[in-house]
Amino acid sequence: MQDRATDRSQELIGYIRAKTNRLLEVMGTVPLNPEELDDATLLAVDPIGIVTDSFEQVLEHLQKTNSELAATRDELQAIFDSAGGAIVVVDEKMEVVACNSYSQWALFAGERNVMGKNLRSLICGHDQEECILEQILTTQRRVEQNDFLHDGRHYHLVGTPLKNHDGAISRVVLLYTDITERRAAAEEIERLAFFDSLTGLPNRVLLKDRLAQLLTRAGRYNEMVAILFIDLDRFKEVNDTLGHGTGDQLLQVVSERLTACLRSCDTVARLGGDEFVVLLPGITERDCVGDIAAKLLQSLCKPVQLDAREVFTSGSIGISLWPIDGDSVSTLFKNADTAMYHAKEQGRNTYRFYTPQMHATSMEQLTLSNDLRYALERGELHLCYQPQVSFETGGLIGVEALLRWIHPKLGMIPPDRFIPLAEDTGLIVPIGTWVLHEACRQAMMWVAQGLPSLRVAVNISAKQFRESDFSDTVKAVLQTTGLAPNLLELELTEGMLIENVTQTKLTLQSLKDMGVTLAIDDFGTGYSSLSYLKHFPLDRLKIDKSFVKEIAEKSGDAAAIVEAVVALGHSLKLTVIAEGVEQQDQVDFLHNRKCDELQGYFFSRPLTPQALEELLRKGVNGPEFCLYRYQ
Ligand SMILES: Nc1nc2c(ncn2[C@@H]2O[C@H](COP(=O)(O)O[C@H]3[C@@H](O)[C@H](n4cnc5c(=O)[nH]c(N)nc54)O[C@@H]3COP(=O)(O)O)[C@@H](O)[C@H]2O)c(=O)[nH]1
Repeated sequence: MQDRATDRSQELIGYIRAKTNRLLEVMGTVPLNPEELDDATLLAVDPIGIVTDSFEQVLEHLQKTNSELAATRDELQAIFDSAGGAIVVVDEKMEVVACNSYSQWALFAGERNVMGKNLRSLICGHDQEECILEQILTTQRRVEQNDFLHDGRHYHLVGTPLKNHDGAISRVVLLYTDITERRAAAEEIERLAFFDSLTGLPNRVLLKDRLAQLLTRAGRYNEMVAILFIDLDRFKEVNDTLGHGTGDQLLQVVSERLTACLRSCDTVARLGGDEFVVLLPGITERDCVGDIAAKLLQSLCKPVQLDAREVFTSGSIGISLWPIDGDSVSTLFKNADTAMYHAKEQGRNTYRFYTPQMHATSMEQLTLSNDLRYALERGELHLCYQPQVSFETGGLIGVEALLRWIHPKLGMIPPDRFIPLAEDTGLIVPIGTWVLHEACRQAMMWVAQGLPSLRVAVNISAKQFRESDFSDTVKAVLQTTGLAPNLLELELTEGMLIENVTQTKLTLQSLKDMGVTLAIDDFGTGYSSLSYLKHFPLDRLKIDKSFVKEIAEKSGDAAAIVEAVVALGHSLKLTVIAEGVEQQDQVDFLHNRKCDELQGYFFSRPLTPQALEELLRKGVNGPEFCLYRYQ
């Protein structure tokens, strides 16, 4: 635009120059004595005409150039106004000579017209802008100021001095860029990167950074730092039974309670799921860490009111101390985590300080889980069978298949020790399929040998049940082994049913359609969401052995619970079996409460297939298992 205007001026200057030369040229040829002028010469020269002509043309050019310049100025102002920031230009007296509309409403909203006004008075009270202006004038250089507030918004300001030929400042151009939104977005990115979105607590990244800083400081002041790993007990059950929304609310309450127990210099972070970490700086005595852990546990134990429901939770805490239990962030985290697992194993709702012995136990678990990978192919897994008897017939009606691992070096390893490892590693799926196949094969063998038909109950783990092809696997096992489906019972737990109810119903129905029977194991230990039970095609309720044990001890509410479970089972047309029966008075109690079936050491411990076969061959339906007294 400016180039075009300059071109036009050049053209005009050239034109005037040409006309003036011509005039001088003509004047040079004109005789000085007017007597000598003849008409022809006068007509040929007409200097007045030339001058008038020239002026007219000059005028025309000036008008054209003027309107072109006005258009250019309007165009430049429009460009100026369309800039995404405020631009203010002042002269050497600091008077505003140009500004765009953005600056009018963003910076000088209270001023009607800022043109010609002194910038110093306009920005009076805006310290950072005043300071920039002074800096430009003193340094005579471009100055930049990042992130300052002007009327509640955040700006980035660049001030550039323009100098004249003498090197003096003739103009100062101030360019303000509003960075309020950009800054909010950056803050949000930072929040997402360093804070947990559910609880607002620092996340793993920030936690590590804070711990690293605390360690540097603690080194200087010769203090200890405590790292507390907190894991909620049975949080999964809350999530599975009451839904993820309730689980989230519980996590928010937990984060508030933990924070409320601590000092402002402490850090509470959420690692994800139900795992929290607390950092305690400035520790001089180990005992006070134990006191804080106890206080945290106490606060977690209090009931939580969520919607119309009271939810109970507790936590397990593992503690490592810097510098005693490690000198790096990763070692301290690892050791606190190990201690937390020990707290869980030792009954939950408790805390444990890390000890090197714990590490040895963890290594043992690791070795065991590595060995378990080969246990199946090396033929180290075996099944034993525990009889189940009926009050009605007084005889043996079924067996529960129970897994055993005979380790080549360690000998017999109980399932309580290796099944959690198999679940953690996912090995439970191939192992579970093997158990299913082996139990059906064995039961079919007894049928083929002409022994009395026995229903075989197989424990199914949650991971196994959730496999998309689980019912196909059961079908294939029944087909391969030839066992009648009604002789296979699958033992499931409450927690498994409540998760993904729609899919669970479909799987259960397809198993039911096959003719397989279904039992709920360990009933009463989970959330016992009774309303769900009636929606599932179940056959049997298994009262957990802990309640049966309490009947004998005559403690707690076990008797009332057992009575209620039997009544509930019957009202839903389910058979009720009690496990863990060890004594005659338990048998009597269960008989009086109309329990249908029994399992426990009172009748028999789990037997090897050979021992059970022997029993069946002897035709034991009598004294050893017989409940003749009740017939
Ligand atoms: N997913 C799978 N889980 C399995 C499998 N095999 C076993 N298990 C589970 O391991 C847990 C421990 O089992 P186990 O050590 O075999 O204990 C069983 C019985 O021996 C024991 N029991 C039976 N009667 C009594 C008794 O009178 N007193 C007493 N103290 N214990 C007794 O109870 C266990 C059977 O429990 P349950 O399954 O709940 O009926 C156990 O949780 C097994 O489920 C497997 O193949 N897969």
